[in-house]
Amino acid sequence: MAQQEKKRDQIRNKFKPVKGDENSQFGLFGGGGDGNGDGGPRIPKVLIYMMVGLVFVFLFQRFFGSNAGPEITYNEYRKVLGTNSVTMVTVETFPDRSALLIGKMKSQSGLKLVDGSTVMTDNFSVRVPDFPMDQVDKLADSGIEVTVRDGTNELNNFLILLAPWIIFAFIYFFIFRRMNMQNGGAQKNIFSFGKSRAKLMSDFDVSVKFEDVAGVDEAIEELKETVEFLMSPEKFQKIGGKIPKGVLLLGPPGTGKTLLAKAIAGEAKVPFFSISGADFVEMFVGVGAARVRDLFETAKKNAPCIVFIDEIDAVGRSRGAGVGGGHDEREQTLNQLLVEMDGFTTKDNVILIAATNRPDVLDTALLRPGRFDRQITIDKPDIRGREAILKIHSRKTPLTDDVDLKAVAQSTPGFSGADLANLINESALLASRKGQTEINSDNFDEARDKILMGPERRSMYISEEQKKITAYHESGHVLVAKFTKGSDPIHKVTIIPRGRSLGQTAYLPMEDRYTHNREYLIAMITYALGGRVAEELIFNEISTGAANDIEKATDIARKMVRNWGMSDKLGPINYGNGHKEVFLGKDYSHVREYSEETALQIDVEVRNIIMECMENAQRILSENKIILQTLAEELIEKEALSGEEIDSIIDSVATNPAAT
Ligand SMILES: Nc1ncnc2c1ncn2[C@@H]1O[C@H](COP(=O)(O)OP(=O)(O)OP(=O)(O)O)[C@@H](O)[C@H]1O
Ligand SMILES: [Zn+2]
Repeated sequence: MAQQEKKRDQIRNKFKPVKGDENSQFGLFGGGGDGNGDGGPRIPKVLIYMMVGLVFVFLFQRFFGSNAGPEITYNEYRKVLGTNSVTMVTVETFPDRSALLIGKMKSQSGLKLVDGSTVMTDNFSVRVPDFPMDQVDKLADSGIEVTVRDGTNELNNFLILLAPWIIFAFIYFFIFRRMNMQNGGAQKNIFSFGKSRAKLMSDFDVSVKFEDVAGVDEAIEELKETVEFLMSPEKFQKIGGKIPKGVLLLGPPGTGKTLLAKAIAGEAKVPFFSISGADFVEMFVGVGAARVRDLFETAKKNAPCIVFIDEIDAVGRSRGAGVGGGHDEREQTLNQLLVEMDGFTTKDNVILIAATNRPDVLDTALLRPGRFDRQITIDKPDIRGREAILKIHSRKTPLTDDVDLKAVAQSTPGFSGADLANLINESALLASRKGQTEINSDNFDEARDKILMGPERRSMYISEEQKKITAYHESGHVLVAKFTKGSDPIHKVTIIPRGRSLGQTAYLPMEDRYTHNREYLIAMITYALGGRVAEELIFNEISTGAANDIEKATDIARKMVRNWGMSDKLGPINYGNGHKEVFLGKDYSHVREYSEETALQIDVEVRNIIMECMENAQRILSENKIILQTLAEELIEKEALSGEEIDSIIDSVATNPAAT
């Protein structure tokens, strides 16, 4: 057990993305220096200066500016009034009955102060603590133009003018602080967010070798050249060999793209920088582009090395594809990436590896020669690949003798490398929970069911009635599949709620299928409808539990008619789906290019297929109603039946129908 704990820790550690401390922060390797360096954008700093400046201008104007003039005493004010040189007075009143009087005089009259001196000015201001409002009339009577306004309003206006700036400053500080914390927290300077967040993997991480990646032999073969180049670049430069600067790994999630990139670094014994495309795309303009610049600069300084950009589709989506044109930031980042890629040569000894599972959305510019011109597709592993991956991941895990990894590989079609690693992990967890010291084949079965069908939810309350309906529904699927030619074998059927469904029938393809023939597809539609047909037959009622089944059946039928040319009436024509589809820069879109009449025909053909399958399911179930009942009752009692148990129930009823 202790050993398994250790193994799991090993798994965890091995694939921990970063050996996260501030030493692994990219910036330490000389990226952009401090915050004033060329790594960070300057715009925000300018904004701050602008803000501070504006505040000062306002304050200055308000209190010392030409409007208000020098502040004088009340006595001096009365004297000035007596000289008849005042032409205008603005009275700003405040709630405490005080007022600020701002006076304007005939141009450049001297203003006599109490101390005897004279100031040459054309305006002045006076504060009056308790201002009698009848003064206003008196001033007006003496021929002075008087304006009265609410002083607090003036102050408010001023604050309102300032408010957006204050809010902006708040957001700015708040968000950037937080961004930097996520950044690793090591940076004290808040202006340094232009740094790329790429992490330098330690030696421990790049101990991954090609032998740790299984089932992708062709890809490894292609990448060996890259490794050689990184190890002895002089050799390639001398003969002028063409080495790609960029390699794009294409494939579904969890197929080992990251692992493969690490293995190249591990084989060539060079540093491995990794960054996710999503890290480039920030909400602030200029940050992404600065990060790209920083990343390339650091990579060049650490050459030879590997730069790995995961999820490149986050930045590399085709330009102009965004809705409403709000993607300037991403486009800027992408442009910067293209510029940098063009700028570095094979002499820089940096290999750029990018991964994506959405090649269809990538901008064609990324795939042009001199950029990611080598593309390697990594598929989900076939049965031999799965066995090899299982072997790798169980290297340090003790297994009992009854475990046959070949059989496990056979029973996991469609699993990715990550799924298989997870399977070993889950099995080890189950084994240790049960106090075993080795993983046995039951652990594998249980773990696989959990991964395939979601964890059991035994605590969920299910009424007897619901349980009965579910049992018949699932038995309907099972029986129809059993009696339809071309169906997949059944692995297991359960009425234990898992995930969001109440019951499940798990089918198990014998081999990996890459194409499907008509018979197989018709069988799939037929047994998908089996659940609903059984409910109808036994309870004379239909529940919404079959919604998923119907959706699946319709989807297959529609594709058969519209895309796969499997309808005699409509012929082998791809009628398209009306979706836009770009794959590897090529446009495969099939615009819906058919008449209303054809649309009608398609609908009729789809319905014909579905109805024919449904009639078949109805025939099978009504002819075998006794088997259906026996199976459902067994299922209610046991809650789960394996493929073999199903077979023996069917056999016993078929050979001795009277007994039931
Ligand atoms: N071919 C393989 N051989 C051995 N292990 C594998 C393989 N593929 C995947 N794994 C296991 O799955 C884990 C996840 O794989 P990885 O992160 O490399 O997948 P990915 O293709 O980069 O996925 P994503 O597209 O989600 O980033 C690996 O760390 C490894 O444990
Ligand atoms: Zn169903």
